[in-house]
Amino acid sequence: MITEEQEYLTRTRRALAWMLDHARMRVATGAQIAGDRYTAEVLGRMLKSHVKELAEEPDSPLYFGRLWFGDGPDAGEHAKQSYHIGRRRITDESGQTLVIDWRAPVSARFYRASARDRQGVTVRRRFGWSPHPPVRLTGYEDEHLDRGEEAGTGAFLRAEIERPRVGPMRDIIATIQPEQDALVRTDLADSLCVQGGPGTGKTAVGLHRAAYLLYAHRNQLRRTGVLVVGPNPAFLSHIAAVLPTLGEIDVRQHTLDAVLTDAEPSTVDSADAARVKHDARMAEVLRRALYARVGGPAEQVVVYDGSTVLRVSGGVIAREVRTVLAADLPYAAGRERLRARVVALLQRQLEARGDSPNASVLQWLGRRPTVTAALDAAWPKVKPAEVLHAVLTDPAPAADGILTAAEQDAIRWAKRPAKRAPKWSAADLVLLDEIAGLLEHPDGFGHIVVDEAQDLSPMECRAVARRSRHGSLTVLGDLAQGTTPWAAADWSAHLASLGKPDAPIVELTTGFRVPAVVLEYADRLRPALGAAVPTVHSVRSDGTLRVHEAADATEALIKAALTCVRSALNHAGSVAIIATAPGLEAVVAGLRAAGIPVNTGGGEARVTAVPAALAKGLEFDHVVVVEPADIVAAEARGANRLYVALTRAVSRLDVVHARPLPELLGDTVSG
Ligand SMILES: Nc1ncnc2c1ncn2[C@@H]1O[C@H](COP(=O)(O)OP(=O)(O)OP(=O)(O)O)[C@@H](O)[C@H]1O
Repeated sequence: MITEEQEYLTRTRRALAWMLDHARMRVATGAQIAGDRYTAEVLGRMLKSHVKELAEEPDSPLYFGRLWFGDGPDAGEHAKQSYHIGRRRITDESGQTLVIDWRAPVSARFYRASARDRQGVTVRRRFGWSPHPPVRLTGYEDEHLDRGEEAGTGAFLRAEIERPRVGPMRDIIATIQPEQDALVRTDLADSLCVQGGPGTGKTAVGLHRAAYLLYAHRNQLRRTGVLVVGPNPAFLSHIAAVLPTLGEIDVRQHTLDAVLTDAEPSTVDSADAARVKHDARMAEVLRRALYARVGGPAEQVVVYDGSTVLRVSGGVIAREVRTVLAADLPYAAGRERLRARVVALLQRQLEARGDSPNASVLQWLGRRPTVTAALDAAWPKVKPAEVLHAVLTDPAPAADGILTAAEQDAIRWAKRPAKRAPKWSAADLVLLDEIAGLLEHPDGFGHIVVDEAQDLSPMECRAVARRSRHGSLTVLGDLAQGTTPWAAADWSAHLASLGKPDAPIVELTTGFRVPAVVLEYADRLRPALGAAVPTVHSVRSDGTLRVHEAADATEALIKAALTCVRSALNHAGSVAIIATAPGLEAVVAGLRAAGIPVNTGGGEARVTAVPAALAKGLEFDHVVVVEPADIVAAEARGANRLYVALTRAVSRLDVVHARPLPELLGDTVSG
């Protein structure tokens, strides 16, 4: 039987080689076929990326599964057919499909068919490949669903999730679970919120959904775009390769800050100021501050046209302003609507005189200095920075009745900065985006995946909502891992801020990363996490947890951490030391003094030093968490931060401490 599969593999490789040659030839001739330079360029780029995709293929298994269909009614159009399923579609010279894409509709049955609900499938085969190039087919495992056999993803899933982690995150197309597949294939029109504890595959689901949507709605999303928002650059580089290996290179992956502006914050807010600035009520404060500029004393418009005088009085302009305000347009569009209405009034006067002004006359009227002066008085042009500058200089006019006096004090600039170059904090940049959004709707995306969404503030949520007004969202997060002062306490309110109040909330409760023994230990912190979320059940019964007490917080602590790292290096896979930023410095110095290379941001060493504040979303084979009490004490939601740190481990967790452990962790370790 394996001979038959070997032959099929040979045939598939030949087909792929042909596809590659064919694509190369099209690159060569593409420029000549296209009629103009622009089209040639676009075509050339498209063809080149296609060639690149194909050329990368030989290094990866060409397919991971195969399905056979019976002839019952459930099989439908697939009766008696058999399909190989892989990362991408492969066709031979005659146009016959040898491998179908994992995202094709029929592939859903590979992930979802079971002995109880066969969906027409008689046999499901999973292929094993050698893990290192040159890629070889090593075997396969069959489930005869028609005979009631069901191994689930069994051995293959286990091998995949227990594999030592090296390098960045990988795709999971061979082992997507049925409940994950249902989320991945949710329709483009539907927004979705996924609540899942550590390692339940939220990020994986979000990225695979993006890839699926691009497959199912290629043309629409090529126009409108797909965006993935992650918490920090380290996380983004961890996930960066997943979509490209699935053939999707056109997805933007950014932190929210980078989506909003190219500018970097140049000052830091006090905790109180940041809390107020991130509060949803700021939206109303800013709206008021902006619209307070509208409806100033109106100047009359006077246009001399030959012997006649056209006139619109200040009173009439004030009335027009009220009409435009009622239309609830973006601010900049409102100004132009007002201009158009004033021009219409002037036009009527010309028509009453017997003229019938054409479009260029109307345009000329609209550009008269007297019209612009009236607009400047009644609906002035304004920049976001001017509005925020005014609010932070004196919040009262816009904030009275919305923010308390203490809250206004918190955001008021202690010293009025120069008007030209004020220093903006991270929260200010979000507020500037809010004002810019009032002036003009920003470009949106067809779909946005927001990871670690529990950490977004209401004002940040609004920035996402503005960009998905006509699109949908995949919101991923875990209320228990919320670490910002404004972290979401429940998803309903959060989804409302994100502009998708009706998005269903789906819970994932199967853990694929963290071994049960580690998860149970981290779960001891639950009473301190302030989140009512379901418990995660790990599919992993392997893994180890060790707690080491050091005699002092200096030399002995570093020595203990060093011992843990040395023993970690005896195993395959990545190693991380997680501590508070100051705590990390001493440990890194200790490791380097002992001759162990350590990455501190980028680098090829096997050991990475990760400040607790940047550990979110990452995973490492072996994790050493140093001084949990310091991590808890460092910030208001320190217990949540520690929960995140403890749940980064794929195989082994060492906890090293000199100070007493947080009480909830206790001092006994089982397993
Ligand atoms: N079906 C699956 N098959 C194989 N591996 C999986 C599967 N689902 C998830 N994983 C793996 O489990 C690990 C955790 O997944 P992921 O990072 O998506 O979880 P998460 O819910 O985002 O975690 P966290 O909240 O801790 O950031 C990853 O290594 C991922 O590849």
